[in-house]
Amino acid sequence: MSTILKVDDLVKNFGGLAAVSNVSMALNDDELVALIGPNGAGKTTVFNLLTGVIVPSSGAITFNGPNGTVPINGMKPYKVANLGLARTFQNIRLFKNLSVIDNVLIAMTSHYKEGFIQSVFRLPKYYKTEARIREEAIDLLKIFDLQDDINVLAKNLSYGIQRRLEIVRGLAMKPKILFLDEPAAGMNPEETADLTRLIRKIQREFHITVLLIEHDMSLVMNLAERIYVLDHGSLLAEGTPDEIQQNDAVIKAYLGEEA
Ligand SMILES: Nc1ncnc2c1ncn2[C@@H]1O[C@H](COP(=O)(O)OP(=O)(O)OP(=O)(O)O)[C@@H](O)[C@H]1O
Repeated sequence: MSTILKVDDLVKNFGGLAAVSNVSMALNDDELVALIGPNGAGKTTVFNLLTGVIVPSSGAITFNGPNGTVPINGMKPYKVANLGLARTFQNIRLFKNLSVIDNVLIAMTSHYKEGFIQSVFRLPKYYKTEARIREEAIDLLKIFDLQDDINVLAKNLSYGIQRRLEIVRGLAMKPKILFLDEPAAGMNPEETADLTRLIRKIQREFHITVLLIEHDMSLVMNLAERIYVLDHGSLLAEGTPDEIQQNDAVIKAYLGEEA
């Protein structure tokens, strides 16, 4: 098993607030890992740091990709995405006035760089590529049972379906690592169970590494191979779901939140 993403001593301060303090973690190839912690623990800040949305105060983030080792610190989000790190957001960010298929096609076309001449003059190769991309998009939508909704505007989908479409869009970028920020937020238990099955399926079928933030513990414990626990910006624990459920410090952090 080799490490695809390595995080060393990551720090992010917002003024006087240490949102993330000396966090070190590693993600391996094809691994499904969860990042959990009470509200305000720093989970989304870690995601934002790993995907270039914000710049760390200090520390190192290293991606081991097909072209060698690349430091991600301070890299622009689109460059991080081009390396193969895709993400979804806690608040859904679809193109609401575009159809389901167009939302996926936009994410996909970032990968197919047809020649300028081919696309401007609409040469045969352009049409062939366009047809192939569309077919791939539909195949992806079928996995998520969205094939009957391809012409529906994103804004007209139910909340749970919009969340699914966000994941499809992430996958359409053919990522090496997919970051899912609270994929089950706002879903009912049935939708959550469905989503759990889907995430497991895509991770196996596409051989990608998944890091997910989630408050739904049934999803986390059913799905994750390994869990990192954050509390007040620091790593509190790391281990298998069994180890985490029995960890006294973790239990205390969660009970403390409820008290
Ligand atoms: N841009 C910002 N400016 C100032 N403070 C911020 C900023 N972003 C996050 N914070 C603070 O950093 C801390 C960690 O926030 P973060 O959103 O990462 O937590 P979280 O674990 O994702 O929480 P939740 O589970 O509620 O989404 C919080 O105290 C938050 O208020």
